[in-house]
Amino acid sequence: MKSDNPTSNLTHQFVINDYLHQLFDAVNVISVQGYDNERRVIYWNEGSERLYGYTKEEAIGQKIEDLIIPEPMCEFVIEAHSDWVKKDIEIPASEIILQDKDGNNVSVFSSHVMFTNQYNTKQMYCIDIDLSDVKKAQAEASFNEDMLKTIFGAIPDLFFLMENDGTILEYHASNETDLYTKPKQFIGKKMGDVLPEEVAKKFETYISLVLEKEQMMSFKYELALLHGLVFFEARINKITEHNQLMVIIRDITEQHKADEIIRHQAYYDSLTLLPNRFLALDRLSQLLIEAQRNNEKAAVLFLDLDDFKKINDSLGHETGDKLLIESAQRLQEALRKDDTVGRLGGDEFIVLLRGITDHHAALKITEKLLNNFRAPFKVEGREHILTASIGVAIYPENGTTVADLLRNADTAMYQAKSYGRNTYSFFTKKMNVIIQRRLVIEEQMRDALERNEFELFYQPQFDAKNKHIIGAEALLRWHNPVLGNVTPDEFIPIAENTGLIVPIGKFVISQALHFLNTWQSTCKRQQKYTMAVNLSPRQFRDVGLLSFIQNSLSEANVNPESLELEITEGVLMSCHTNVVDILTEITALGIYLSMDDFGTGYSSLSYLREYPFNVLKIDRSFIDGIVLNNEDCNLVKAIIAMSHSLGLTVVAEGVETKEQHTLLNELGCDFMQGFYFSKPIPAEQFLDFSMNFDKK
Ligand SMILES: Nc1nc2c(ncn2[C@@H]2O[C@H](COP(=O)(O)O[C@H]3[C@@H](O)[C@H](n4cnc5c(=O)[nH]c(N)nc54)O[C@@H]3COP(=O)(O)O)[C@@H](O)[C@H]2O)c(=O)[nH]1
Repeated sequence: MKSDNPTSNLTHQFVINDYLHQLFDAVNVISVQGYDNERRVIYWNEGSERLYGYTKEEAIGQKIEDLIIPEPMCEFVIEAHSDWVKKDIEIPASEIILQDKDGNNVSVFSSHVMFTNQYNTKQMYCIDIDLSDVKKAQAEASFNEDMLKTIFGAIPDLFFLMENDGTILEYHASNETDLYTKPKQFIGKKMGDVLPEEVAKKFETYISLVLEKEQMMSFKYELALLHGLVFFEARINKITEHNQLMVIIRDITEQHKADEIIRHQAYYDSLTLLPNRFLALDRLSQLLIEAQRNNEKAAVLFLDLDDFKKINDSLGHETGDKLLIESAQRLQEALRKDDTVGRLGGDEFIVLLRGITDHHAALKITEKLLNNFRAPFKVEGREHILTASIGVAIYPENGTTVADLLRNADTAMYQAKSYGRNTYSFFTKKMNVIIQRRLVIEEQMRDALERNEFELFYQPQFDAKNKHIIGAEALLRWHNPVLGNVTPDEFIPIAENTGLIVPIGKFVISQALHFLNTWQSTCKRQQKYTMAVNLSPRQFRDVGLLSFIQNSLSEANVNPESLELEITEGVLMSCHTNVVDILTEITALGIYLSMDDFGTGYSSLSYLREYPFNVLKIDRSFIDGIVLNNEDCNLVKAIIAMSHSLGLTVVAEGVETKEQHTLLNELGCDFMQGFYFSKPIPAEQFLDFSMNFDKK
């Protein structure tokens, strides 16, 4: 029965559905609304209040189209409701956008039921589930998907999604052109089905590791593609919750090339392209591991170019570099592919020989290396002779570690140098004794000046004609409590190498000049004696040398022309840029310059013309044989004549016999020095000797 009063009509409708309303009242997350046959609200639960913003009081009695149906849908809703009420055409459940009290869209999944109550009145109940969270999540998911697509598209890497067993599920590739296999062909397959065996195995290994350790792993591999070798880096990570793996593959060819260049620079010598010290020593340590494993011998050769510094200094660094490059090539040519030649630095090379059967095998290769240096080196149209000295240490006899073998090969090389260069020497334990002594000498020499262990001996020099003493040569002696008396032949080279010759040399100059002053003042004949002092090449690098000499002369009150500085060709060949200037300044001061040991070394006549020498000393090795050997006699005769023609005074050193003295006098030699007259003697003794000699 239809009532005109909507409220009373509604009231009894409530009663009818009360049990359902109780149920809907308890559910506040779902909106449940009840409508009578004229679409007026008869029920509005708390869920509806929350979803649409109308209170129950506001909603009851209102028509659905006046509450939550957006304007454009009203007609359709009214018609659909009428069809359902009148024709029993059900309104299907659907996703629909309604609107709340404020006019905002509300996305819901709306289901509907139609009841007919005991008054035969139709009542429609709508059950709306809020979809805004779902929609939001969907929008987020869609955004994330778009974002991922954009990222994948922008990154040149290749992405594979895999099952834990390695089956490829999905891929993303922004550029498929340069790939070994088209990624599509990967789907449903494993790496082993599409990549070369070796690379596939790597993938399998790393997939197992990632699953086992549950952490990201990466590895590198290379593939030969149509356009060349391409280097890749693969990173594999587990997507834990999904039992899947993400593999990211990056083309690292360019980076690999750059790394190669850096590696090459770090491990190879840029001039000769040989392995540098670091790599060569690393190879040596590998070689020793192998030799030990295979119970084999190995040889370490330490090779040093002879007098390379002089060549470098005199011919210039460009020529020096070219000679080093060609030396490296010649060394490589003498070796087997398995052997290594490396540059340790400067003119030092190392050669590593593996699988050496015995010393003889190492010897043959060493001789071959030296032999490869026999032919002259041609640089810019000029020929140069370059030789090398080689020290050999054999594993395991001469050492089992890199350090021992290197040190012993180096020791042997020094021995080869002392044999006269252009030769080799195999390490022996005895050499260590020599090295050991050298170290003790060095150690003792450091404080020898402070301990007052040096003393000057003086050897008189005579006028060849009248046998008058004209001067002396100051010769250094070293008395050390640990080593005893050490000869200058042994300690001077060490002093030169360590630079200790600089302070020691100053001591010599100062002592010799003070002694000269004493000597001259005690001389009854008022003779102006000269004092010859040896200067070694290293002293020329001391910037204070000249001023020191000047000060010493004035302190000792000695005239510059009484001082004679003896230098060897070594000084001139060291080509120290200042040498010419210093020599010129020395002579400008009035000091005499003497060319010592003439006849040994290069004996370059051009030096005599180039530099302002006053005196030439013929080496005693020539004087030795002048009486017995015609050739030596003729040579000495020629040297004297040539020196005189250049205005030089000639001193013969090492005169030991009367015959030598007589002959040298006949040959026109000016002055003489030697055991025939006197050995070098201490200062006091020398003064006595000189005084007694003058009396004669
Ligand atoms: N830079 C410096 N070098 C120096 C100094 N003192 C010495 N030396 C050099 O050491 C080398 C060896 O010197 P020494 O053992 O003193 O030998 C000298 C003479 O004793 C020796 N001599 C002289 N006469 C004879 C002889 O008749 N027979 C013979 N067998 N030996 C003889 O010759 C050496 C002198 O050589 P030289 O200097 O070439 O005139 C030696 O090279 C010294 O130069 C120093 O203070 N600084």
